[in-house]
Amino acid sequence: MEEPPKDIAREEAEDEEEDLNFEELGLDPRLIRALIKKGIEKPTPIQRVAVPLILEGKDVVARAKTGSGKTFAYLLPLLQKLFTDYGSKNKLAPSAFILVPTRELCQQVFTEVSSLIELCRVQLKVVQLTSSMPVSDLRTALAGPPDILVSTPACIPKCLSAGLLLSASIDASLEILVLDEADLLLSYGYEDDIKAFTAHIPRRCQCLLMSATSSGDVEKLKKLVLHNPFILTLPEVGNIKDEIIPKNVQQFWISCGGRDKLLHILALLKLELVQKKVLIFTNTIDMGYRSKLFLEKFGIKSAVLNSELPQNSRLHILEEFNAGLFDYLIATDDSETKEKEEVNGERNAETRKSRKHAKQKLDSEFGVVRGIDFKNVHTVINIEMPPSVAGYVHRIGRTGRAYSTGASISLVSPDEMEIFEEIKAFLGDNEKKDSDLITPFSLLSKNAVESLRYRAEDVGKSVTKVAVRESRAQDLRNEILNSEKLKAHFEVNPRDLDLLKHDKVLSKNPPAPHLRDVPDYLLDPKTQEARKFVKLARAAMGNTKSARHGGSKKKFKKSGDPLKTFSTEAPKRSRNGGAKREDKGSDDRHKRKKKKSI
Ligand SMILES: Nc1ncnc2c1ncn2[C@@H]1O[C@H](COP(=O)(O)OP(=O)(O)OP(=O)(O)O)[C@@H](O)[C@H]1O
Repeated sequence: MEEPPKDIAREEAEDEEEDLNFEELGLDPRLIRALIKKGIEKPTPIQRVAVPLILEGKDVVARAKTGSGKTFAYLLPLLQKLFTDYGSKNKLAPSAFILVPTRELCQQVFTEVSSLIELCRVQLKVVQLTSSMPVSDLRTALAGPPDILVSTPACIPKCLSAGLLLSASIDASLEILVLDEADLLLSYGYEDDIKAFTAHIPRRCQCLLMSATSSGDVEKLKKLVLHNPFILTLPEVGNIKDEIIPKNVQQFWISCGGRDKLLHILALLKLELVQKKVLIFTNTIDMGYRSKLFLEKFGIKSAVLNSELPQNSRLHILEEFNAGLFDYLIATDDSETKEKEEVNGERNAETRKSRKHAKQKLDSEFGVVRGIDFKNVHTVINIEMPPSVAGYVHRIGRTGRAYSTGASISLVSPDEMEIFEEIKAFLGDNEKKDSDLITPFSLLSKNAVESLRYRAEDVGKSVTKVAVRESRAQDLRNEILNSEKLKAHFEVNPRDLDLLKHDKVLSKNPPAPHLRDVPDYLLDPKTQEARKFVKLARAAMGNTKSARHGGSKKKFKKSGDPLKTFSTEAPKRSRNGGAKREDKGSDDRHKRKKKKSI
């Protein structure tokens, strides 16, 4: 049996192969043209090494840092193979399965494949499935059958047991299997689903496993699914630790008391000391709403993203943020809790039960951090520190994607010093103790923070637990209504991104005018300098438009707004449990309110 040369990837990527372009990788001209239309001209290191191997038909395990272009590294050769090798076959099941841990990723990969297929003008059909889809929708999606299936793993056993996918058909048709974000698949509780599926994977099927970090789970999956794979590690995770986070991301931290976190976030945003767009992470949903409510009292609008919101709304919030419709997104990252459950041995049978239970409220297939390709995020802010090093790496990886630059700022309270030290120790170079990769954020002075303290504390008092609870419930109600409309709208206009806003003000009282603007006397000379510096940097990067005034707005048709075109006759074939709860009364209520909400 052929022994795979383990380090081939790194050497090739770093040496003479560095200038290889997509043509030299053997990529089909249609794909190259599609990439050029997307503004992508040269391959990233992982693409340089993975594409030729995958085209040759090798099994590959690819580990490369966040934002390094792993998706195209497998999608491009996969599509090319479907164009040529497997396209013409008379199939009874899809030729390619791409399994991802979350719905958000499902949607992201589906969108990316669909857009490549369209740009290449080839006749390939791709569908996305999630486990909450009713059997009738799954049947419709699988009719044909499609060439490519993008799904969470839980969906496959469901399709098998419902007879929608047959073992014999998979055996005859399946040529490529991709496990994307492999390090997360098991911790999301998919081990049994993947095991159930492996029995049906034909021996000849080419298997690809993509991951940003290495872990026991990745090893487990590797053994379960792959045959003598090529291991591509870029860079070698574990040896070059500072390479785990891209060099183009500057990492900062601010020491502050737990009770001063909102004050600090206010200072950073209100004094314009950070580059937009900004992705803000919290550990709990309540903290997400608390932050939103607090900021909106100062005229800073933001949208919230969390596992409680209906799927259609979540996907739409992501699309809008990516399209530049708003500058601040507050995301609750609770994937850590799931990983902790895994560590505590609560997964598998037990956890599956609790997952089902949890689903009534939170979506266990939600994942806001891993793999989601937030576009043009210049700054990531951790209001609260993630509970683990991996969590930190993945959050920070939402900026500095591919060849872009970014910054991260972590607000660290005394309670969080332990995890912060752990993160620093992991990322730092042990031999040079002073060479910390995470440095203090010098643009925000103590004076600048103190100048806002009085206002912040005053406003902070009004953001009570009750106000947070009410806003959370209100937002959920809004989004359940939005979700149904979005679904109906996107069934008819799948490509249309409309002007439905997710960053509208939740608090009952509008922000007081005197809190909207920061008077000059509150700005000390150092802060004024810092503001100028950030503005100059923004201009140098060509990032001068705020989201609200960005050009992307023009693309959206007013006539396509589902809130304007929606009527009670709209189709109600929702797959979404939350959306189904909508009653006519609430719809009418919404109609009365709809003018306000746009
Ligand atoms: N060759 C390239 N040149 C420029 N941009 C690229 C290239 N390849 C991919 N990108 C862009 O880089 C971004 C990140 O890519 P991708 O999402 O595949 O990263 P990833 O490695 O999967 O990250 P993560 O581990 O966080 O999922 C995307 O916006 C993608 O369009």
